[in-house]
Amino acid sequence: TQSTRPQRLLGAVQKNATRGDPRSVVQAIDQFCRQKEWAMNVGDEKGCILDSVVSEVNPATVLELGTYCGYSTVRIASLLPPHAKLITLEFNPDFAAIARQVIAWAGVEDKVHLVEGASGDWIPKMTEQFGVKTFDLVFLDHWKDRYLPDTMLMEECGLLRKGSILLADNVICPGTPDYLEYVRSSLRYESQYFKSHLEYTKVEDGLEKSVFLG
Ligand SMILES: O=C(NC/C=C/[C@H]1O[C@@H](n2cnc3c(NCCO)ncnc32)[C@H](O)[C@@H]1O)c1cc(-c2ccc(F)cc2)cc(O)c1O
Ligand SMILES: [Mg+2]
Repeated sequence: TQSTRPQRLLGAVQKNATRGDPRSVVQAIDQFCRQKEWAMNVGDEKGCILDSVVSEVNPATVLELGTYCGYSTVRIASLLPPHAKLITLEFNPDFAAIARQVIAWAGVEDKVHLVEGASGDWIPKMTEQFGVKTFDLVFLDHWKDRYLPDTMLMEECGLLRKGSILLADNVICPGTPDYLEYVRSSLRYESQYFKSHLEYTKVEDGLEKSVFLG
């Protein structure tokens, strides 16, 4: 039977990356996506912006919406301080299974809790299930029409505190117009656009960093 693109991406990691070396896993995926098959990872260019935001925030608690194959999960986890926790939500079981193996190959499983399920169902359960009061950093990279509703849900559930950072991928391509309008016009956010390119292409895209003001 035919393999899927995520399965082929995992194969490239297992073939070309060193077990326990997160940077080599990131590099192997970027090489696979540049040379073999494009995939919707945040990629190396936007990934550097992601790295700089993670390093600046130095978060103890991170929420990622949309794990896919675990590329950004590994990037973020490799920069976290020792007892920090990254919870990543993925509702496609096939993608979740691949991501678990990518995360394990990178050796960052101790910092990552991959939850198989939909953000809408799990955001309200974060505190009771994982003992998380608020998130220092949220990385949004799931269905683009869910960025806004899930941000409002996080606000309602009290998961954001004064200074919490939202970092959103793809605000230009494919685009998240309603989310962008919200965080840029709301008095409760201070927003900043980081211009970049769609992963592995020359098409414009970027990340929006929004600080929740409480
Ligand atoms: O569509 C893009 N990303 C979506 C990611 C979805 C992943 O997240 C999972 N997911 C989705 N909603 C939820 C959810 N909750 C919501 C539903 O309940 N709860 C949990 N998990 C969820 C999916 O199962 C996938 O694993 C994209 C496209 C391009 C692109 C650009 C240009 C092109 F030409 C083509 C493509 C570039 C990018 O960087 C992109 O991120
Ligand atoms: Mg993306």
